[in-house]
Amino acid sequence: MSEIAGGRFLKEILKRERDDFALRPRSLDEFVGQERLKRNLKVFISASLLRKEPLDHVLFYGPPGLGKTTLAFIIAEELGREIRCFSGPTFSRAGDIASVLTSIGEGDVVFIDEIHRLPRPCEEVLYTAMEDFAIDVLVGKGPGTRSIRLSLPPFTLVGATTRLSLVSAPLRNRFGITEKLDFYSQSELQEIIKNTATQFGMNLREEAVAEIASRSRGTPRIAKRLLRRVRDFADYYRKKEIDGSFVRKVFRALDVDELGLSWADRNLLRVLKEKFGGGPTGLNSLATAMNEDVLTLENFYEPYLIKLGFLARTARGRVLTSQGEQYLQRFDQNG
Ligand SMILES: Nc1ncnc2c1ncn2[C@@H]1O[C@H](COP(=O)(O)OP(=O)(O)OP(=O)(O)O)[C@@H](O)[C@H]1O
Repeated sequence: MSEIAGGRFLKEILKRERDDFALRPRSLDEFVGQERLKRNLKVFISASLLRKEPLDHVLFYGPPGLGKTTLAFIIAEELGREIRCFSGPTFSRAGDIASVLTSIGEGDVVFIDEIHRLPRPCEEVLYTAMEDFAIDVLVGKGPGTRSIRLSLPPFTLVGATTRLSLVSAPLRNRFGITEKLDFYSQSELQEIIKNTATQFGMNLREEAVAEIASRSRGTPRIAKRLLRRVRDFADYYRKKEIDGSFVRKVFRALDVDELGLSWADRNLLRVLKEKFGGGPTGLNSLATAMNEDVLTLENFYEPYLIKLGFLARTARGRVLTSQGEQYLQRFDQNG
């Protein structure tokens, strides 16, 4: 079991996306969008501080890159507590969870990303830990085995998942606060892009900001990634003021169209159309035909194609919608 916390978390993030950590919003006021969720969180956090009680356990769900991890850090910051970060699959034995929970400070935040991938024995330890701030430990062997109850410091568990349906009901029911993160609007993405561009010291015209936002698939992580690529091109071409036409050229080079779709998205729609007659077809067959990993399809490509109305998830499988078909035709006609 490995932990991604504090300094190590920082290094991990810096390795993946340089300077990203420093650019994360640090408070609810700095966090753009998700207004209803933020309003509620402010109330819950203030109430817990007033009562000097730990914040109830929080479960965030929604597609990747919308800010679940960022919010977990913000919660710890607003509570003035430490945060320890893990990912579901990094736990393997019940003892792993027990050793984490017995080493935290009072009121601390424990963040578990991909909580739907937590092995069942680990999940079961969480039940009493979340409900009673205690864990039952078996001592002795054979007929003499008995269970003793260990008290834990009160803590807040923040769980995050891209697949709420895979979180078991007993675990889900133990979260007092469950919040969905939605895709961001064009104007929210513009605000995030402008803030990040300022931090990068980039001079972006309004039209350029809008062009990047419309290709960001409703997702801040993608907005920031696209902005970094625009910065690369701007630095390479010594472009001081970045306008809409420069950004459009960058996206042509990156093969990202006006909706933020790339070759891989179109390939999914095409395979569905040409190999499966538009569907319905199962996700596994689709992934095999595309030579792609099921989780990538499900977590990365599908949610936005579904949001655009190009793909539908039905009980019998994935279906190409008429809007999806029209999009492919339009794309082929316009080159
Ligand atoms: N509302 C926001 N305002 C500004 N930046 C944001 C916002 N939401 C997310 N980001 C940025 O987007 C990136 C991805 O966010 P984060 O890692 O919190 O997403 P996530 O939902 O936890 O993703 P995953 O499910 O893949 O772990 C980070 O760089 C974060 O700073």
